[in-house]
Amino acid sequence: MSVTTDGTSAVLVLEDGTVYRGTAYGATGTTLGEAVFSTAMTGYQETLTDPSYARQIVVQTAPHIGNTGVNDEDPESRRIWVAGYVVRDAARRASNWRSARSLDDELAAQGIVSIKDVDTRAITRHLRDKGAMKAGIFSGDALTDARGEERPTAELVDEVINQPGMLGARLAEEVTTEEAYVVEPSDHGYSGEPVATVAAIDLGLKTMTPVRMAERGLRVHVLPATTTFAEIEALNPDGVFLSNGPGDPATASTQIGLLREVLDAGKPFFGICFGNQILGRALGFGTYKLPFGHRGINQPVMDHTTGKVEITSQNHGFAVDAPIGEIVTAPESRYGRVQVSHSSLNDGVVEGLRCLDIPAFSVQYHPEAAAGPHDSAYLFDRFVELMTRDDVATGADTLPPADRRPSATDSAPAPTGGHDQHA
Ligand SMILES: NC(=O)CC[C@H](N)C(=O)O
Repeated sequence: MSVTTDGTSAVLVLEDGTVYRGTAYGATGTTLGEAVFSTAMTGYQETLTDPSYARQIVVQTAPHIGNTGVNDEDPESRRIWVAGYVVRDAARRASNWRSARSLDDELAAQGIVSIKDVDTRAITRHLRDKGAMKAGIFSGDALTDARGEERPTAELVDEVINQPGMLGARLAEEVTTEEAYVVEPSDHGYSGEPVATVAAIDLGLKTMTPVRMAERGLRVHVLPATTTFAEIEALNPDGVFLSNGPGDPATASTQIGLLREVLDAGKPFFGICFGNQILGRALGFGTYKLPFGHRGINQPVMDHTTGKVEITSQNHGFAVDAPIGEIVTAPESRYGRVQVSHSSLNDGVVEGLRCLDIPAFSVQYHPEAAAGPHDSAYLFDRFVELMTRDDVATGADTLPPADRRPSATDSAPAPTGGHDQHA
């Protein structure tokens, strides 16, 4: 390995031994995580502060990062969660009327070890071909041993390999809010009495999600990841929501159990991302790890209930294993019929679920769109509709009538024994 010893060198090391040399950015030292890439062209502040990125080293395919600096309005949570940040060309100057400080300074202040001046296109192609993998960024003192000698690459690779992987990682409890709090409609431009109350379980919630609900008149109780069903019932909410969040959905047994209690009680339910995976597992489907996942704000999705395409904001490395297009009986058959309502137009991965016999639906992507296009905002309206319609308890098709395609349900085959390929 050839590095300069003036303190500006940094290396990105992948578990397969690939090494990319660049310049230290943000904090210096060592960081370990899963290397993933995001194709978002904008919204780096929202990416960095999305708790779903906990323990991940994010490679940004957009070549120029940091040009609008950092402001105090756009963070999607209380801190930066990415384990490390990889950019090609870091802006030398921040230029925006809202900018309060530079991204370099912010990464340093929050202790995020990062690297710049690397070929992010080459790294992305590598991760796309070989899959997301364990990685580390090393800079400053981390590049030399106690005698000031350069550390051999093999030693850095060993350190990378010896970290825990994302498969089996249980992280939601690490990022959730400690205290419950309420997001009020009146604080977000909605005048009048709240139309319904939501219990939103924070598994890594992004700020804009409850805001999008409050804008529609929903009073949102944001609750910690370990909230019990009895604690939810004490609030007497009209609906329950499970947020996005980091880690492997196979580890979310607490929340899967909680959601089953919610569904058994007939409470309307909406889930986003991790919440979609948890609904999938509660219904009895499996989940599996994608080779490199979907991350970015330009991900095309088909809504099979309307035939419309939407461009979505995504950040997921796992997916639900369920058959696309058919209406099947949930493997947990007490929940009745379920359909994959949305799928990815890039690779056919499940992007949404809707139950036909209980009031529950979810999507794998981010309709709060922070950052991202607003095509999917209708999903929050569906949630309002689901909680406020008169026949919610009857177990009728959970889609609002206007969105119903008669043929989708009327010609449905008789429920079969369900899906038999759980992961
Ligand atoms: N944004 C999310 O909720 C991600 C969910 C899950 N951690 C995944 O990677 O698939």
